[in-house]
Amino acid sequence: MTETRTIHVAAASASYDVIVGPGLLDRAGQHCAQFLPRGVAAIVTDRNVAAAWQERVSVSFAATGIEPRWLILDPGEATKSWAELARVSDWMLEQGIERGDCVLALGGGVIGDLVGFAASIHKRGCGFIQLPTTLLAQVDSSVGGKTAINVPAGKNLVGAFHQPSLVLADPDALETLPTRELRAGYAEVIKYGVLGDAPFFSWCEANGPALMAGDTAARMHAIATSIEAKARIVGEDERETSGARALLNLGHTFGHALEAETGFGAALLHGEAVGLGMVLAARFSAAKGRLEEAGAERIAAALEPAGLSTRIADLGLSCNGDRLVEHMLHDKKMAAGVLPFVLIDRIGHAFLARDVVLAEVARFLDAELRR
Ligand SMILES: NC(=O)c1ccc[n+]([C@@H]2O[C@H](COP(=O)([O-])OP(=O)(O)OC[C@H]3O[C@@H](n4cnc5c(N)ncnc54)[C@H](O)[C@@H]3O)[C@@H](O)[C@H]2O)c1
Ligand SMILES: O=C(O)C(=O)C[C@@H](O)[C@H](O)[C@H](O)COP(=O)(O)O
Ligand SMILES: [Zn+2]
Repeated sequence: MTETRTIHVAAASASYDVIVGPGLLDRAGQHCAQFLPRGVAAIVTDRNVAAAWQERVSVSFAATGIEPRWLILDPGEATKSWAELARVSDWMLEQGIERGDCVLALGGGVIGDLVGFAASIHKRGCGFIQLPTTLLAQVDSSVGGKTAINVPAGKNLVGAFHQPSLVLADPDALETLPTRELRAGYAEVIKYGVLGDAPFFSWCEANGPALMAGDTAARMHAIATSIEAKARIVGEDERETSGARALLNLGHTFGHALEAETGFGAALLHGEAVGLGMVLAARFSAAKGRLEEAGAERIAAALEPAGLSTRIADLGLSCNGDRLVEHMLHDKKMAAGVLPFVLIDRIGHAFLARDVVLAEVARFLDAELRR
């Protein structure tokens, strides 16, 4: 049996464990019991996850004498909204969740971001536990405490930093995940290699196919390595103030603009947007003479076998570069009117560039839209 790995996250506001290992969802009751003093597990999930996992997770809580109660939401990015936040918040009040309790988020990044935000405002803050069921949530969104909803002005623009009390990442959950979602999550895995770990990038080039095919050891390695990297960065810069955490945003300034332009939905998943955005950040780095072109194309080549698109022309957008840059003006990294870009000077090293001229970005994007 593959061993369980525990990674400790020591953020300024809170510290907690991320436990990674197969079978964890079947033992969730055991691991969560100490965080549920009333003997009740208030679990929020979405319909797809409930269809695959509600019964097993219920059994696991019942076996430890904990009563599971469920709120089941619609799946998809549109659920990260004011309306669904109100629904979760009202339900948590109905359940009598106290400040010392935890609410549980069983699902992908959508459920994790939404429920984490609801926990951050429930009675001015209660605990929450992340039970991530997508690759993306296991390697990224369940850890680090960024919680948010989307609003018409843009992605994740209303939210809070609120750390979970525990994260259980069970690679078995990925067995029921649709292939397209697995691929999208893989973009955030490769991101860690590109931004700070060249050997891990090479490992992804060699082992990506095994990971995608379901090899548990490969999945464990990818999840644990990603979480270790994220834990290190969040430990150094929880609230994205020093510049260290902003590097985790590699590909997101371009990616969020593409998500906004495609309407935050199934047309372009977050992970797909990040894959495209990372290639754009790399090609822009090359255009500015900071990265060899071969480096940018190596990043694209690492994403393509996972079925991820690396050309924005494939999206068939009717907009121009200026329009995408307009979306970028809502980016939360903006400070004193300057939008820093996460660029790359070699695979394994990203940096923040504060001297990027937006007209230059728009021209670059015009060319990419025709590429
Ligand atoms: N907070 C952060 O640090 C952070 C980091 C990265 C991404 N995010 C956010 O995460 C969101 C994307 O998350 P996601 O990619 O996990 O998408 P998601 O939560 O929409 O889940 C993807 C789809 O897979 C289904 N699903 C989930 N787990 C399943 C399983 N085990 N079996 C069957 N179906 C399953 C869901 O119902 C959904 O349809 C975006 O909103 C993004 O902004 C946040
Ligand atoms: O944890 C972080 O920090 C990240 O940037 C991780 C990203 O993958 C994630 O998509 C995050 O939600 C983006 O943050 P935002 O601040 O740009 O909304
Ligand atoms: Zn992301």
